[in-house]
Amino acid sequence: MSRPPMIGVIACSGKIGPHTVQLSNDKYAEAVATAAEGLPVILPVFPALLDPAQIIASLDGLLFTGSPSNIEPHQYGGPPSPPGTEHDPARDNLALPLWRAAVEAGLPVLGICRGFQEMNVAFGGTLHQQLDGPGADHEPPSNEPVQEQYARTHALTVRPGGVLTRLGLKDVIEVNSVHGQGIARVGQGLRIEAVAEDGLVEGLSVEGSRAFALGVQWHPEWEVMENADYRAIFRAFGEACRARAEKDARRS
Ligand SMILES: N[C@@H](CCC(=O)NCCCC(=O)O)C(=O)O
Repeated sequence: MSRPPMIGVIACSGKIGPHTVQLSNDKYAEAVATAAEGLPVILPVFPALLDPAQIIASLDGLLFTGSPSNIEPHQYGGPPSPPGTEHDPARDNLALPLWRAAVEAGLPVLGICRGFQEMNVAFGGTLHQQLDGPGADHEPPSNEPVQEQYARTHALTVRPGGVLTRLGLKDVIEVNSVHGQGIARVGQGLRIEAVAEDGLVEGLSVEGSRAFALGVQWHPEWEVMENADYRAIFRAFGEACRARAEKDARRS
């Protein structure tokens, strides 16, 4: 029996009392296990201990998850964040080089929300540090019930001829939206996959990539098995990871 692909699910650093801990929202690992049919492996953000090359050699794919924290603006040449902004420098310092190395190595990658913003910054792009604020189009109030926060709220136009079209997504799709930041300048070598009605870029792929390399601003992991568009993304990601695992098995 062939083994399921091992898919790294990048964590966030957090605190429990005086202790630094790794945090991982279940919905990401569950989407990997169900829609992608992979074995989720929570990847701790230890940039000083884990080398991107070692991670890439050990896994069949990488999921860069969403997170409430924002990328530190010095990573893209932006002015300092307002006081009180939540950051996760350990995550930045692992995720940004890992995005570049994984794409270079042809490891399948999927970025969601913060993970999508990391993709853009890793390739030299910039971010809007604050879009329109809680309660507006892109960011629901955080005191709403979670089902409402992750309900589909706005439309996106899918640019024809890209990864999303090949997955069978229609020209206009409805997505959820749980972010306060957004793409400003698109990184080098990235292709725009989807755009919101207000012009915000919400999907990117890597031009001419050797393997699946997609980032989305919305949350396809949310109730993934009940939404055909969301599921198509995870299924294609899982297939790419499986192909990578099978290639590795043949080599060894
Ligand atoms: N902090 C960034 C990224 C937003 C993001 O990833 N949200 C997800 C929140 C929790 C989750 O569902 O995993 C921004 O505000 O744009």
